[in-house]
Amino acid sequence: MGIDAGFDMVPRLSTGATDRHNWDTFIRIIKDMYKDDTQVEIKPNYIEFNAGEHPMLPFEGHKFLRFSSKISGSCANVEIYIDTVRRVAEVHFGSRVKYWNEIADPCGVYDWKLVHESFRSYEQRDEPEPIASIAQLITGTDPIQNIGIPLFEIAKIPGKGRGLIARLNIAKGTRILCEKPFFTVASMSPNVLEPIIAKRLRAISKDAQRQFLSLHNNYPGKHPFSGIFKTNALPCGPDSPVGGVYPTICLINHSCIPNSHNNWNDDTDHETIHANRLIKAGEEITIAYNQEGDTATRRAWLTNTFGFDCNCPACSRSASEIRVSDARRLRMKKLDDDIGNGDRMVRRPKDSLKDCHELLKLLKEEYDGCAVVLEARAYYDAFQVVITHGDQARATGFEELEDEENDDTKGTGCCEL
Ligand SMILES: C[S@@+](CC[C@H](N)C(=O)[O-])C[C@H]1O[C@@H](n2cnc3c(N)ncnc32)[C@H](O)[C@@H]1O
Repeated sequence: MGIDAGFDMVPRLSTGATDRHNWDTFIRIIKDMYKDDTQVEIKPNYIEFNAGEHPMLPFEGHKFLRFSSKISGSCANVEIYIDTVRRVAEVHFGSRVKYWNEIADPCGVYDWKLVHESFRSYEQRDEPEPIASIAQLITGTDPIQNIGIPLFEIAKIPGKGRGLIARLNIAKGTRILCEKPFFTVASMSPNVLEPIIAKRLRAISKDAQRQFLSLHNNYPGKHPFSGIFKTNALPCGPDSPVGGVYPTICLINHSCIPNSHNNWNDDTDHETIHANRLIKAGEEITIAYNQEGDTATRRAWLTNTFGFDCNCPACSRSASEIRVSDARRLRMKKLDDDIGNGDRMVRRPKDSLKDCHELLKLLKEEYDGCAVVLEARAYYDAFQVVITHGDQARATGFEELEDEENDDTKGTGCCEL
């Protein structure tokens, strides 16, 4: 037991230039103040105070949430550090520094789980992110999202009909769209589906009916509604037999190396689209209707399932580039199968981990750094391998990497743009 005390940074600092500059200055002053104090240790990515519960200050300010420790009993020697660091922090960050003491307040502003997550993130430096705008560089967030300017326009795309074009640079992880389907229905033969869709259409507004009927149809004929459904429906979750049709999301064309990711949110019954990487203004926004297999397999699947011949950048590569890509995808499939072998994971965990490592490297090469969902899966596999062998520390690291990738593709659950 004992009394906790310390301070929280509220709101937390951004990755923008101003906050970074203030934090760097603050850290420089702290280092200078304690340069002769043997209890204050400079680690590669943070400063550790070897007193009380060893509070820390990371070199990356946006990771910092709390500086605190128990201050009673054997921990009493830490109180002077907390007090001094807090005063210096107040000079730089003013009222963002919220002092708390367990005697007066129950505890700080942040939940301990979040605080412990932030501590773990100190260990490794973040990869620098490509910046979408000057404003993002300064403020650390992409302000375009907050002012409601449409991120895309609908335009004609050569060889593909209509599509979505980015009007501005869109930062990785940005939620581009969040849409409710006109309706959802299980896929079935056209003659059974046709009257079911007709009934669903009668239940929606005239405007929505018009939008549905304006969608592309690769299967014109006696079952027009089913044709539109088959051309446009996206499954409501991976492997779901139920599909949804959307006013705008259904205008997004396919790419075998997509720059965005679509995700069905079961809690809100919405489909979301997030940027996988920085999308430059003028670039087409794409998702993958399916990403699996070598070039021929993917193209055959797209023709059979959606009725079109894919002309995305991956399928339009030269024959020699396609050979390299196909060999890589084949190797990735083999690695994925081997990693999924539970017996091997138990008996030869080092081999399984080596496979995860190679898979992550190949994913980065093949998808040009935008395979976030597949990378999240590989991190999850690595997590499984190490947790099976009781390596909690490494498991936590892989879990965090998986969470980061998932946050970039699924967002945090809210359906507002
Ligand atoms: C869901 S719709 C996308 C919006 C469509 N372009 C439109 O004009 O309404 C799917 C259709 O778009 C076209 N399309 C999508 N991705 C394509 C690609 N990579 N290559 C060629 N055509 C594509 C095909 O005609 C496909 O059947």
